[in-house]
Amino acid sequence: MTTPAHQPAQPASVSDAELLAVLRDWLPERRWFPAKDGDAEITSAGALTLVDPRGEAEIRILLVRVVSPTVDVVLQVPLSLHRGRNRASGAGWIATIGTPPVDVRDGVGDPAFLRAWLEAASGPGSAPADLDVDLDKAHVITGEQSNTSVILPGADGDARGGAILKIFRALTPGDNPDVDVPRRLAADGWWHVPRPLGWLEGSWSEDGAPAAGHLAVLSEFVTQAADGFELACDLAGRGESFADLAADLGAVVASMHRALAAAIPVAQTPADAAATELAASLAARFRWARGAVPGLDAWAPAVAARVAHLAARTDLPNRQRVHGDLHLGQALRARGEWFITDFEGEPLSTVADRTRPDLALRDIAGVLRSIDYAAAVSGGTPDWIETARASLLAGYATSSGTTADAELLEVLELDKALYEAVYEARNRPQWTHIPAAALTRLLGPGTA
Ligand SMILES: Nc1ncnc2c1ncn2[C@@H]1O[C@H](COP(=O)(O)OP(=O)(O)O)[C@@H](O)[C@H]1O
Ligand SMILES: O=P(O)(O)O[C@H]1O[C@H](CO)[C@@H](O[C@H]2O[C@H](CO)[C@@H](O)[C@H](O)[C@H]2O)[C@H](O)[C@H]1O
Repeated sequence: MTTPAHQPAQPASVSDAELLAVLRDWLPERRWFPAKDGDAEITSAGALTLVDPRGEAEIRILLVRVVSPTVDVVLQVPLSLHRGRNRASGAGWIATIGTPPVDVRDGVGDPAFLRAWLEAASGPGSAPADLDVDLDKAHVITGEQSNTSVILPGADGDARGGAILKIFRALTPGDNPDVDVPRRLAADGWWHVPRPLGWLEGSWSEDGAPAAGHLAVLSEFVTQAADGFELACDLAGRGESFADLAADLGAVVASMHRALAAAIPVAQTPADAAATELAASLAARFRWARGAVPGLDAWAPAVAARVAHLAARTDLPNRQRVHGDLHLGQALRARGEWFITDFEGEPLSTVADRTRPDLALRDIAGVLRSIDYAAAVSGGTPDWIETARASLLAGYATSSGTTADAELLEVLELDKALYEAVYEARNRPQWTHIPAAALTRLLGPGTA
């Protein structure tokens, strides 16, 4: 990490305590707020000020600690403070407070925030502030995201040459893998990842100890891209095959694993030790999920049997750096090619877990789960699922030269479905039936 390229906290026109007070009602309504399962305690973990070069607004980024029975995170909340506008309406308005009145707005879609961000950010060579983007046409992506992304269209009127700014909501100390990994892959010439064009770092306090990490990353925008999950849902809904796209994705994931192995070499552990660790991590995942979501107890004996069988294996493949949270929503289809985004890993896991060397097959298991989700959401038949799964695996096997180990694949799908049980309970309770069905398929009905 380098020194944060922004001004230190400055006296604001309204205090952080006043801002925090208005956020207490607003935050729980946000898609990315991770503590929807109970009362959360919201306190300040830090703040920073960015400078809008045009001086239209004061930009304040609050770093907010959220503690609930199941969550303890620091969230990033960029705000823009407009004096004297008093427009208590419109997209992004949160509150009007203070005397004279100050409009507190959600910063992310506000050109003043974006100007200030580009000014403060570091880049791989050219300065982010020199990018030819039209900030007045910037728009925030709405959808099923854990973070918040804003598209900055190219200044020529269409999106060519544009960029996308991803504001990390839950902060992690140290280099964020979503900055670090794409930088390394792009530098090594792997062109299936959008190139990072800029990033911003910040510091905050974690239980009184200083912490620092990436706050956001700006990447090349892949124009006219279709989101892989939407594509799969469309095809499943129309009863059309996803097989060719799945096979091609399998081949791209294999090439991603080659590129990751070359860009980020890792030390190997003996296969029996790796099996013990994998078994322990499955057991820990189940304990975690069981503690967070009611109704999983019945599967304890079945999970214990999987854990024991796995721990006894002595033939695990080598581990390497992986994507870590690969699903179809991270795969963009454009110009007849797949592009892979979002190397941040599982947002609910610790950064140590997200960056740990792992089985490459975990990423394939992630896409298999995603195929299952697409079918569940859009009425895909068992045949549709089976064909898509087989094609993904065939594409991966052909390109990697290795056939997926069936037991490992099933264990990794199980692990992911447990993660999803928690993710859905916290974020989309109406979708908890999707991982629950997968758990029943993988473990049987449960015997407690
Ligand atoms: N470089 C890019 N070009 C075009 N669209 C992108 C790019 N990166 C991300 N997206 C779109 O933005 C969405 C959110 O990005 P993602 O990194 O997955 O955020 P999150 O971690 O919040 O889910 C993706 O589903 C994709 O549709
Ligand atoms: O993309 P993120 O890094 O935010 O990942 C989180 O959110 C995903 C949902 O947006 C979630 O993915 C799950 O739902 C998807 C459909 O919306 C499905 O395709 C995935 O297979 C399923 O895991 C992901 O788990 C979570 O970490």
